[in-house]
Amino acid sequence: MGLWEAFLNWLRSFFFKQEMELSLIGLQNAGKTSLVNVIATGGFSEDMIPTVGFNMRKVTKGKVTIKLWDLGGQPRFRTMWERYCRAVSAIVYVVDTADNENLSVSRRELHDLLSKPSLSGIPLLVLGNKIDKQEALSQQDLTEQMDLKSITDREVCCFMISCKNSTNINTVIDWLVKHSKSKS
Ligand SMILES: Nc1nc2c(ncn2[C@@H]2O[C@H](COP(=O)(O)OP(=O)(O)OP(=O)(O)O)[C@@H](O)[C@H]2O)c(=O)[nH]1
Ligand SMILES: [Mg+2]
Repeated sequence: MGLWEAFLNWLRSFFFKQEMELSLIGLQNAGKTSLVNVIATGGFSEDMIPTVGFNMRKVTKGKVTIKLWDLGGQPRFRTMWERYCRAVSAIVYVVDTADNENLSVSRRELHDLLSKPSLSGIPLLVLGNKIDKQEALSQQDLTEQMDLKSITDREVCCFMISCKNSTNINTVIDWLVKHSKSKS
């Protein structure tokens, strides 16, 4: 990029908003809708209704408008995950770190999804949620159990969060905003 072009881009950034599209994936009860709420309004509720199909929410953070596809995690909705991931800047995969029983299902679903040729190269952000719970896994255990090291065909990042206590939510937003630029 030439100096003049860089200058124009810099100038443009004051006038135009950046947009990005994201999909939130993960098993039912992982905390996807809770994450949308906490990013959008900062609110958290124990009393959530499972997502039927999907919801779309637009959230603006600074100059970046993020279009979030919040998908249902129950088995009957998982076949549509791929369709909603095709055009996104990043896939956000949410895991309940306190739900040991379903971890292997979560791992299998993640690797199944990433094996789809239509999704090759799309950056992946894995979020270990519910770290406020005593039985929550450590980041190292989550990385191992989800077999994240075996994913080598794309950028992979993993953060540990709590929607309940708003832990690391700003780190997540920073990562997302940073990745909004890579799409254009
Ligand atoms: N303790 C704790 N509970 C959480 C946290 N995040 C979400 N929950 C709870 O987990 C339950 C499920 O949250 P949802 O956000 O509805 O989960 P989901 O992934 O959207 O589920 P589906 O829409 O069915 O796919 C709710 O009771 C939330 O209150 C967290 O960080 N800590
Ligand atoms: Mg939901």
